[in-house]
Amino acid sequence: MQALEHFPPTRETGLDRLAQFVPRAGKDYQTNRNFDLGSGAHDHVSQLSPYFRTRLVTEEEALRAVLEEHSRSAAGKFIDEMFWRTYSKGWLEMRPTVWSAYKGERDQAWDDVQTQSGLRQEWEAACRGETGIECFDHWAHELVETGYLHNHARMWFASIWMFTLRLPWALGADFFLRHLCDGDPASNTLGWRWVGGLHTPDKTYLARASNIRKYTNERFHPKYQLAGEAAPVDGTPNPERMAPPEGDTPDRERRTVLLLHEDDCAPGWMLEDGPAPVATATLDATGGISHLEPAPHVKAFRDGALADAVAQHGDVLGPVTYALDSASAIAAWAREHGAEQIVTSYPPVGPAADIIAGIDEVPVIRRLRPFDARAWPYATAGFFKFKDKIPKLLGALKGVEVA
Ligand SMILES: Cc1cc2nc3c(=O)[nH]c(=O)nc-3n(C[C@H](O)[C@H](O)[C@H](O)COP(=O)(O)OP(=O)(O)OC[C@H]3O[C@@H](n4cnc5c(N)ncnc54)[C@H](O)[C@@H]3O)c2cc1C
Repeated sequence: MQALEHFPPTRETGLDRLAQFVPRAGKDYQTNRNFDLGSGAHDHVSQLSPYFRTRLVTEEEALRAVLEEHSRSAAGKFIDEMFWRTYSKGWLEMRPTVWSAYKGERDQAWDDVQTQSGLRQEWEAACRGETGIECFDHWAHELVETGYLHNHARMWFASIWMFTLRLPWALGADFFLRHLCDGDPASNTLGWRWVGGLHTPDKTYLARASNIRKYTNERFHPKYQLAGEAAPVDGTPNPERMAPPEGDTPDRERRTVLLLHEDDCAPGWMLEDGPAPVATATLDATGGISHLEPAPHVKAFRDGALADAVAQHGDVLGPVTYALDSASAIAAWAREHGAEQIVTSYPPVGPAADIIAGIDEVPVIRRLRPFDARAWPYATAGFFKFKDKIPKLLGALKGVEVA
């Protein structure tokens, strides 16, 4: 599996990659990050997203490492990009119906694919990289083979999918989630909605041949092949925002089991100050990614990340049960161990949270990381409002409050 050769799902690989990237996180990143030089040459960006997605490496660790070597202003661009991830998670957390609406829109579009043969052929051609638009076809192959796409390629791809090929946006988001090693309900849903003019109402992103030519170093130039305009796509408007989650506190006196899931494969913080588990299980939430099978490397990356989390902390986890994939299986396992509470890291909106929400026989304690608890409530509107809070969030991170 080519993707896993490039993204071995271990914390050690993630930390090594971070250490190698840190010297490039300042001016080099700021100047060159928008260039997509092709698979095997994405050296101007970190390619750390699969590790942040599973928290094999945490955002805090990356920000600390970068700030040890660069000033806040020198690394400003990289820090902002890191906080796009945090912003997206907080934004969706306060508007969870955007995820359920996405699933509904995807299912509707899938019904259409099955009943309209023209649409089916166009969707298949796009997924197979057989549209005749060379750059788009290249990115479809790169995604399927490597489990990764550069950010600029994701923007161009999504724009061509929606505005040139005129395919339903939710099927494009689904194609990404099934193949990206970093496939993330928040970043992906917001990314597609942003390009399509749903996140920032009426503001769409139009891929232009000249921009693609410049930022692919002239590898591609789809002149006269792309749509010249981009009217916002149909989709659920942004809903009213709910209160941000607060997280629960475990009762140290209660018999506890620990549930690990794909959104947090660094459980050390819960083990340090929480009750010792009598047993641990891992959750396999990959069945909730799509109505179609996800790519084998996506499942292998998530399984590997969870196995690595177990390997890091194996001496304090008790007996480990792997790959429970439903609320009823988790409840039965917890009862088997006489558990009075299931402690887990707060699962952000997505497939793991969908399964955990169904557990009703044993109390579930969702522990919210202080980093998320501090940052998420600021995702009240657009990123630029959130961005004003970054100095304060960085201050808290370093133990220094900055006004
Ligand atoms: C249509 C679309 C779909 C996307 N789907 C996903 C997804 O499923 N999962 C995902 O992690 N990111 C997604 N992104 C955001 C972004 O493209 C990737 O995070 C980034 O390309 C990952 O590569 P990197 O680690 O080399 O990034 P770097 O440039 O090195 O950035 C460092 C980190 O900052 C975060 N980051 C950077 N840009 C963004 C962004 N625009 N939004 C959110 N976080 C960001 C990521 O965690 C990334 O690892 C999507 C963007 C678009 C436009």
